[in-house]
Amino acid sequence: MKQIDVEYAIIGAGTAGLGAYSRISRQTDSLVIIQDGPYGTTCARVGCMPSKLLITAAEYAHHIETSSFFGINTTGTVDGRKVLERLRRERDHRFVARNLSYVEKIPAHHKIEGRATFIGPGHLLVGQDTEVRAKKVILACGSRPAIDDVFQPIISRVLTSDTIFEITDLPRSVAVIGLGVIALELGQALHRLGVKTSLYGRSGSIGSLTHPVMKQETLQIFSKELEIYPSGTIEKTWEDEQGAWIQYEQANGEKVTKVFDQVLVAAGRVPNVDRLNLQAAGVECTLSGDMPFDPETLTYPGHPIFIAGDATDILPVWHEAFDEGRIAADNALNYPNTVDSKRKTPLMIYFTDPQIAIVGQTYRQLQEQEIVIGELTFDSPRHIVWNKVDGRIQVYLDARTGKILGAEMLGYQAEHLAHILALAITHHMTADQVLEMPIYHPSAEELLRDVLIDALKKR
Ligand SMILES: Cc1cc2nc3c(=O)[nH]c(=O)nc-3n(C[C@H](O)[C@H](O)[C@H](O)COP(=O)(O)OP(=O)(O)OC[C@H]3O[C@@H](n4cnc5c(N)ncnc54)[C@H](O)[C@@H]3O)c2cc1C
Ligand SMILES: NC(=O)c1ccc[n+]([C@@H]2O[C@H](COP(=O)([O-])OP(=O)(O)OC[C@H]3O[C@@H](n4cnc5c(N)ncnc54)[C@H](O)[C@@H]3O)[C@@H](O)[C@H]2O)c1
Repeated sequence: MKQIDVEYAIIGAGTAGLGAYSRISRQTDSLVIIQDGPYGTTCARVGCMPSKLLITAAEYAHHIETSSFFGINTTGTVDGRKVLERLRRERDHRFVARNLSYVEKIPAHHKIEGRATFIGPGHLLVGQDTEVRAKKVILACGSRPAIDDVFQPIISRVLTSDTIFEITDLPRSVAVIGLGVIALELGQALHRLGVKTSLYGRSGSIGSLTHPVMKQETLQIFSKELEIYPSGTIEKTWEDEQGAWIQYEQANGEKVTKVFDQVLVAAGRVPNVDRLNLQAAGVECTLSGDMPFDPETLTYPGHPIFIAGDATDILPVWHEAFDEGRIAADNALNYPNTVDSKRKTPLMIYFTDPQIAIVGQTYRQLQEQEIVIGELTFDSPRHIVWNKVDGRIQVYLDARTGKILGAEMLGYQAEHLAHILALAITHHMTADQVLEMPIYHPSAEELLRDVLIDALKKR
């Protein structure tokens, strides 16, 4: 058994773990970063980047499909193999390669490969043949797709975000399980690339907007394009020579039974913390089985153990993983003098068409407070020019001060308005202050101006 003694051990070389590594390695040589599975990060290999590469190919296909509206008659066919080849080429040569070149620069004595589990406080077993003793441990072990047992009979036809980007050709048909961000982004992209796609939800809720009108409009708009069963239960699955069968009972009791080439399970992710045997480190479970950490310091109270990235399940998106890696590292470096982290304004964007975006506090978080809601449909002159008028924007102001607290939106390229609002919220700006900036005509930002004016009128 190889024995390694260090001050710091980081479990996971994803975005959060590498962020923590870059911080700690500037202070000390006494650290290791332990990685199970391929380097390259979830984001670059199987997450943000390949999904956006697929979505962009789908956008091109969709432009061809809808170009006759503009008087342009064109036809085209989708070459699934080429779509996927280009996706992997761009992903591997640009995004993964960039990450691997960073990992290559990490000195060999800092890198350990294998799955880490706790065998005692500050004591890790990595694979079968390495033991690491570390005074402080950062859990940056990410998450994995959740796959319900109901899919076991068709498991050979099940895809997740971990495997879908490796297929060599597009399937003829796919069932997408879930109505969250992965299901909507990938489900819509596959549909636009010509795959016969059906989406199955559970609770009737789609996406993560929280205002009832926004939720209803999301379902309405996506249902115009996609076959969506929003609420029900997958009762059983089986496989025969025709493919993977799904029997689904809708909330109204009606059953839908269909057969698909493949089934993409996008029904949430499970933090990998459950595989670390944290009990051996002395961390106690609550009655409900949780092992709570302090979300402000990302520390397990009473233990020199820190957590960052998707492992926390707080807001599992890339920029949060990046920030949390640094926060956990700073607190590990200063332990036991941990500091509350300054967190950024929450921001979440779905790269669908129309996009879904949430910035700052949601309606659900604010509904008990005195707020005014500026609200408009997503049809500024610029959106009319684009022929992209579906959707709605709501901006929430503090009724007393006029400060912008949050916004929910559903609309074409909403990402840009969401970023402007994130800046305004970060700097505690009022609607009046934002309206001091120039807004060009005809730009999508006119919608932001008009929705803020609407909110001010209602104040
Ligand atoms: C399909 C998809 C699309 C996404 N799109 C976006 C997007 O557009 N924008 C956005 O902001 N976010 C997006 N995300 C989320 C984003 O990818 C994640 O938030 C981010 O990558 C998390 O980084 P991380 O470091 O926490 O985890 P990871 O990058 O997953 O790193 C964790 C690493 O730890 C390793 N590990 C786990 N357990 C152990 C162990 N016991 N021992 C050693 N190593 C271990 C894992 O193998 C993994 O390599 C997407 C995610 C998915 C799945
Ligand atoms: N654009 C982005 O930033 C982006 C893109 C992709 C993924 N991500 C990250 O990845 C995480 C995971 O994404 P996700 O889409 O898997 O999770 P999610 O939590 O967004 O959605 C999961 C969905 O699956 C549904 N569901 C759960 N069990 C089900 C079942 N048995 N049958 C039918 N539906 C079921 C849920 O109701 C929910 O709609 C997200 O939280 C997000 O942070 C981010």
